[in-house]
Amino acid sequence: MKPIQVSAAIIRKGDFILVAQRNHHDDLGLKWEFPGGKIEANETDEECMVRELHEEFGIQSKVTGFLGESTHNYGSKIVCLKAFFVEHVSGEFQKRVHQNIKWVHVNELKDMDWAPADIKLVDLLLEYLQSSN
Ligand SMILES: Nc1nc2c([nH]c(=O)n2[C@H]2C[C@H](O)[C@@H](COP(=O)(O)OP(=O)(O)OP(=O)(O)O)O2)c(=O)[nH]1
Repeated sequence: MKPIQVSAAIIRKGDFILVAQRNHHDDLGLKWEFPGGKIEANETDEECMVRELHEEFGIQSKVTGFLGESTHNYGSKIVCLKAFFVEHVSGEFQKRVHQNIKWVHVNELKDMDWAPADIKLVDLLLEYLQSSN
């Protein structure tokens, strides 16, 4: 099975990170994720990131760095998630596709009911934040 390539955004405001809950209609419904989505043909990971955040929230953004990746086998699909640090450039966040979106304090990230592929990314993010303090 060929992994599905997905870009996921780490959007930070001080000690808070934007997290999104998948729509109850979708696969992995009600699980929390980092916003983003599947890379389309002829698109770079970064272009995908900016496009998805515009589609999902109506915001303009730019990729400022790469955190790391996590590959997870869900049985019916293998997802390869690449997590990027993203800066919010302009526009109010509108909840267009998610069940819910919220800013979560970094100390509370571990307590969210994450999509399984995200658990490794949360660990990487917490390690990164500890080492950059
Ligand atoms: N955007 C995003 N997707 C994630 C994360 N973790 C995770 O397992 N995924 C999975 C869910 C989906 O299978 C895929 C992203 O696809 P998508 O959000 O663009 O679209 P979708 O729900 O229609 O996906 P699918 O059911 O067709 O696989 O990656 C995450 O943190 N962010």
